[in-house]
Amino acid sequence: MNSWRAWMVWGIGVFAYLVAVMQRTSFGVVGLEASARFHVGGAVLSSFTVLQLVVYASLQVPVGMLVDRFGSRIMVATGAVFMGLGQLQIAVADSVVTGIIGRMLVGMGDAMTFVSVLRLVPLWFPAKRSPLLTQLTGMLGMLGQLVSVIPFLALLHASGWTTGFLSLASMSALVVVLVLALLRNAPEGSAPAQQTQPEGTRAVLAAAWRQPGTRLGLWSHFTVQFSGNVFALAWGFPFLVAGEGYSSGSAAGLMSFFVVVALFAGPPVGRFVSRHPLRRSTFVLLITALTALVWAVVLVYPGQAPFWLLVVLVAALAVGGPSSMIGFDFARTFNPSHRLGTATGIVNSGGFVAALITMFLVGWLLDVQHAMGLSPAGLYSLSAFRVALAVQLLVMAFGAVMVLRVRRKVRRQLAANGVHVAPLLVAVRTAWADYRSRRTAEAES
Ligand SMILES: NCCCC[C@H](N)C(=O)NCC(=O)O
Repeated sequence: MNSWRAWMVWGIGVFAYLVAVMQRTSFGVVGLEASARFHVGGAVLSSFTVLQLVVYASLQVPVGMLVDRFGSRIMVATGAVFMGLGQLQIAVADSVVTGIIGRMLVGMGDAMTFVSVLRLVPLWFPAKRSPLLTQLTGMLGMLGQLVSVIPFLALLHASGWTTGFLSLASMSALVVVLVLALLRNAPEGSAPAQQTQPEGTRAVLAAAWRQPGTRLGLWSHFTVQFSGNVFALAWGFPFLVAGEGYSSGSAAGLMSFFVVVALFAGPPVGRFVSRHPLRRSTFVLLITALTALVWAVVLVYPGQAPFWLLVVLVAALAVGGPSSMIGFDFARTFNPSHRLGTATGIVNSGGFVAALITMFLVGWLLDVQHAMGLSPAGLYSLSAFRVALAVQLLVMAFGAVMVLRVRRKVRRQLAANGVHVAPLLVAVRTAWADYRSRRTAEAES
């Protein structure tokens, strides 16, 4: 394997994903300008994002199947074409319908990118590097969010709506050129996985789904990622400002802290996964329990939660992003390469479906309380948010039960292959005894 080529291919893939994240988050940072351009309020504007996410989530499985069939190169390039067209459409759109069509095109192209880029990792690098490179892919891609917050917003303020969105479209055009010129699905000489598919497309989907390791990835992604998405994409800002009574500057500071923690948590999580592959689901459950605990404390805290507690909450939510990448590690280690795209698509739908369901439930619970006169202090009062956001604990509990159920099947399958996973306490005690005897031997020598 030619290593500089592997790094170049991965680098282009990561750049394509970074640009996709930039396109995905670009609309969220221009809320005020969008409101004035389309003459709408917050509720209609949020439908732009919700529809974009619905398109993204619903395309994950078909995209995964297409990646297995046609390879990453064509899928990443096609995704960039869709995103470029979507941003061109937004650049000239001046009605809600044309704007929403633009965002849906962006969601469609975005859906094609991450799964295709992740598939490059095991095809270009040795297996031992995969967990860390998977984390780095997610982490570097997130920088796209900073590009949309800082240079894009500055350009839009300086040169106007159309120029701002045209410049975003041109970034996707650059991705198309780079991908077509330099990105290859697999190293020369290695059999391209998509041509060696022994099963038909539907059989690949059925086989990926039947594999309990894929479903463990799906439920891990479902359980650990959604709360951060709900917070960052929908309800975090209104909760902090209208519910908790903090200024929008403080809320924006907490949102930036979210991105920073998510960026830095990736490598340690990747190292943990490489060293303790048999403890991946336990890690997911621990992070979920921690997030649920912090949410519970915030929601029952009498009066306004102190700022430090919200900092702890945001840190716990942000760690959920890198932790959810463990789901893709399950897909990779339990599936052969010719169905990796399909398995990754199944896993990636988990967190986004959970996020969409929860976003809806939170909004619905706020509305119901208001309609029943249970939140006299207003639709977005702290007491109404407490009840509405508590629904997340139910979604987390449901996901954790599913992780535990599927994990039992995975462990039975591992045991049939001679790999026995000891209960956590036994493993910790054995590791501790090993460590002590090594220290004693070192001291005596
Ligand atoms: N460093 C956090 C990255 C989180 C990535 C996230 N788990 C995910 O599923 N991403 C899919 C995507 O398309 O961004």
